[in-house]
Amino acid sequence: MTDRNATAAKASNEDLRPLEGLSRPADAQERIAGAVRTILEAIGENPEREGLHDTPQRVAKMYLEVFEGLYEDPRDHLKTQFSADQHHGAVIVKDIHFHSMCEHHLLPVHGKAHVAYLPAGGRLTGLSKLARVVEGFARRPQLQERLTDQVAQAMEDVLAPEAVLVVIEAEHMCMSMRGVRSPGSTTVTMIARGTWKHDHAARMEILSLLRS
Ligand SMILES: Nc1nc2c(ncn2[C@@H]2O[C@H](COP(=O)(O)OP(=O)(O)OP(=O)(O)O)[C@@H](O)[C@H]2O)c(=O)[nH]1
Ligand SMILES: [Zn+2]
Repeated sequence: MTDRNATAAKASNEDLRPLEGLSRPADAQERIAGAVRTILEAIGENPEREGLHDTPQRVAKMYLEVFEGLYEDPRDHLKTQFSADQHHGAVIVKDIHFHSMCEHHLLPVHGKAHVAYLPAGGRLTGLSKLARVVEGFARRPQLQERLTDQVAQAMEDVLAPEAVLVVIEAEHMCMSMRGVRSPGSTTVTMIARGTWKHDHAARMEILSLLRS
């Protein structure tokens, strides 16, 4: 294995880390603010000038807000459950708008998630909880593929549905405003678990409902 492959394998093992959150360092805000001050100095700016004076603290608060999903276990939201024995069909919540941060460049990723599941034993969760799960995992340094997997895994772990499908469409600012500078391109990721993984017809039916 080359060094580069070894690094890639290590990174992908880390990607399998548990879904539960981390604990937030007590001095997080001060440390981020200090780092932002260093960046401003490094680009030749004067962090003491009037317009930048409060920027390190503002940016620190902003980072703690956009990464607040690191400090929760989004699966907890799915513990709100109801039973509806008479409902045997799919439940689909589409167009869940989210913002995330790409872990390679720490630039925003924004888009829509669609979450569908086939309840097992009439076990349902609250509709808003699906959006809360997306939000919880999105508010971390992320890869779109991992975000997609984590939402599906959370559904399987807590709700144990017969099937689950997660589709995410997003625009990555790291592709729009820098690097390849390709604004408007959208990345679509999809994961199907349970019976929809192999039942092509059922999966196509759900996907066509997502498009309608
Ligand atoms: N698969 C995947 N790639 C992502 C995601 N977010 C950003 N990337 C990509 O991560 C890659 C990092 O590539 P590198 O060559 O290490 O970094 P870079 O020189 O900044 O790459 P460029 O963006 O091509 O300029 C880029 O191709 C990004 O488009 C994501 O959610 N999933
Ligand atoms: Zn990126």
